[in-house]
Amino acid sequence: MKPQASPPGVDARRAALRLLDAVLRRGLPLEAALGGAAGDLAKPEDRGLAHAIAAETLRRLPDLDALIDSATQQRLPPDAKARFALRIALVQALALGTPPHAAISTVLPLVDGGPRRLVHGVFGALMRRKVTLPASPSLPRGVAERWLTAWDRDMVDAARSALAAPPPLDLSFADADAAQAFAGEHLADRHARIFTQSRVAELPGFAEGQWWVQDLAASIPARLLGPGDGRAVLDLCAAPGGKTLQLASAGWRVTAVDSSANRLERLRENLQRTRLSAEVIEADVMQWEPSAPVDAILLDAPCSATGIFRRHPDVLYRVRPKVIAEMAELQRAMLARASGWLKPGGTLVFSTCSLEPDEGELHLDHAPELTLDPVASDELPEGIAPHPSGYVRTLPTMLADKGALDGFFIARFKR
Ligand SMILES: C[S@@+](CC[C@H](N)C(=O)[O-])C[C@H]1O[C@@H](n2cnc3c(N)ncnc32)[C@H](O)[C@@H]1O
Repeated sequence: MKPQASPPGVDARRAALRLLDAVLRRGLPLEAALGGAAGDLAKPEDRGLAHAIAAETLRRLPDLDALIDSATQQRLPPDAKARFALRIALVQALALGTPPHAAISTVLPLVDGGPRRLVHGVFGALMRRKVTLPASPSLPRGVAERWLTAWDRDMVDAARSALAAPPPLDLSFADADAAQAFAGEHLADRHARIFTQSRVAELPGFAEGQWWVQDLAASIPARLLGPGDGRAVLDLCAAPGGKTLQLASAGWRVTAVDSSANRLERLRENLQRTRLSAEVIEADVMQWEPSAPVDAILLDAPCSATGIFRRHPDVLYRVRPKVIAEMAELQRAMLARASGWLKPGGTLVFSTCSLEPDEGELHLDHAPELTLDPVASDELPEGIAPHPSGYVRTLPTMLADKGALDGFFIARFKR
């Protein structure tokens, strides 16, 4: 007998449920789970919908769960299928503009043979109560407490606001004139910020390789090395290559090293599309070493990635203190190893896309061979000031009225 096809729209919701399960129960990054959870969907728009539902659920999870708990007599366990189904139905009705009847009718088949009546009843009760989600999503309690300790209430509020709206798209350009000619807000040299839901590959200039997507904060580390004038730079942990492209277009002879073959494949595609060049080496920087000391190094170390929570809300749930401690240890080891590769007088820029001081500020006490080379205000995009000590810390409070920034720690050192 032929298997029965699901009613329209159900497969995308089923994939969204698998995605959430992969993130929340198995601790996988949302992007990494996409292939396994949504790879069998034939239409790209269904894959896009599954991803959008899962990502928005993660942005709104504490508030969705609070609503669910307010309408159930017995608290549903966090991993109950009914809770997952309700989160998916509610996020569509309350945040994604799906009409309630469509939101619930496409989700009920996910709990066929199970708690269908419960899901239907709770969803109906909440709709009759005309519930809404708060304008600023709540952060998971552990994250809010951690960031309140590390930063302050303003930062936590800004992080919540940053979750409420889709983040802007920042483009970095190889050519300053092409950037100026691009319609958008120009917050730095060779930069344009746009607000769009269009697919990146469909935007003007993409096919021609004029630009690549890179948050404005992520573009700061390479800016701090200035023009290359044909000098050599090691770009360590380089893939998928945002900083490699910046350095190559600023006149550096780049050697890009990364241990991930898949990510290096994307780096090579990016080089090809932008017609920029770099030597590409697949290697573990804890094993590899350059044949001679170098003038400049950019070390964009692997990290918890909590600084990019608005684009990757899964980090709010996957990243625990143990992960932060492990990443900080790896960063410390990488920084110590790479600093030994610098010529005396050479420059090393270290960065992480993390909002955890353990992966940023605390490293300043553990770089004995290096001296901080203070960053001046005029080296940074307008509206971003260096810390008085000379390093750069970006927070979601910065440029909040213009679409805000990802969270980065950036320090420039001299040997
Ligand atoms: C923050 S991402 C780099 C982003 C990149 N610099 C850019 O601008 O597009 C960190 C990178 O570190 C790489 N990585 C992690 N551990 C590594 C190791 N031991 N050796 C080399 N690369 C490593 C990962 O594959 C990942 O691509």
